[in-house]
Amino acid sequence: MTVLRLGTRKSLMAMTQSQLVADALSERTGHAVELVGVTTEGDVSKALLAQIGGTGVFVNALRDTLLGGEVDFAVHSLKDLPTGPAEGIALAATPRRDDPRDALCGPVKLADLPTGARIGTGSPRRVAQLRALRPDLNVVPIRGNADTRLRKVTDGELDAVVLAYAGLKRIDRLEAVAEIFEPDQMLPAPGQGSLALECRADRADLRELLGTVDDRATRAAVTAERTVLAVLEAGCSAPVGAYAAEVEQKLHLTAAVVAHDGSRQVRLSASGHLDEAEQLGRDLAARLLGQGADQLMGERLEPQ
Ligand SMILES: NCc1[nH]cc(CCC(=O)O)c1CC(=O)O
Repeated sequence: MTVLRLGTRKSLMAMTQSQLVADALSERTGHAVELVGVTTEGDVSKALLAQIGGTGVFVNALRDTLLGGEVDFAVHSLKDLPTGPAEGIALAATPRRDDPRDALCGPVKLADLPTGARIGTGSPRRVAQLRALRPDLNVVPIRGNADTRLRKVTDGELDAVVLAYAGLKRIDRLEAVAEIFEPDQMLPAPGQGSLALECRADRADLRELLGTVDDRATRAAVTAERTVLAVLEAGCSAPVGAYAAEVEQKLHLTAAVVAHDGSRQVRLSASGHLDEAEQLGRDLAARLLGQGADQLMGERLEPQ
């Protein structure tokens, strides 16, 4: 029985989700799994994600260790994976998705925050949707890991922060959640709450082993969501949300592009067969573009 080496970021969130994958794989395949911590550019740089380019900063170092043969597979938050193909690398599995929703963390619900309250988030998607819900709030750009962000609320520097519910659950900080946003209030990021297992494309043996933890409905959902993002040629610095789920054996997809100031949005839904997830995403993206999504994405906020 060979030991599988799992490459992971070293944050508590990453280590926790990687350990969950390791346990599931061991149970299904009988192989022991050893975690190997890797530092990525996203863990080192203090710049805002939107400024350092966003795509790939948490992922590239892990992919390098895969290609260099230092680890057998890597576990990423799927949300952090760029949509483009990576040379020599295969997406071997997307395990069953965790809760995809965003959560408001702080002492009170969104409606109970006073005018001018400071809400921290570095994500243009969350900024735009927060502005649509509460134009009177003061959205403050922040970054850092979830613990650092939550501390800004307990320290009184901010009144609230928005984080992914799934991540808060993994680091055991659900007590900080004041409100969970339904997708019709705040559409999640493509892939939010899901994980991605990557290995070298030429390792058919590993692809088969890792495939034992793949979840078909999750894969279809995240394929549709990420195709929307890819066709819009948007990255994590664009105000784009997309969420798909299986309901009664059909895949239901909703995607939205929101103006940076939250004043307007294009939001559309479609449904189709699970095996046609990519086409579903492609068609919905084309309809979004037909209704002015590219113009909304291109607009920048007036300096305040
Ligand atoms: N960009 C950082 C990141 N990548 C994945 C998650 C949360 C967990 C997930 O979506 O699977 C987070 C933090 C956050 O958005 O709150």
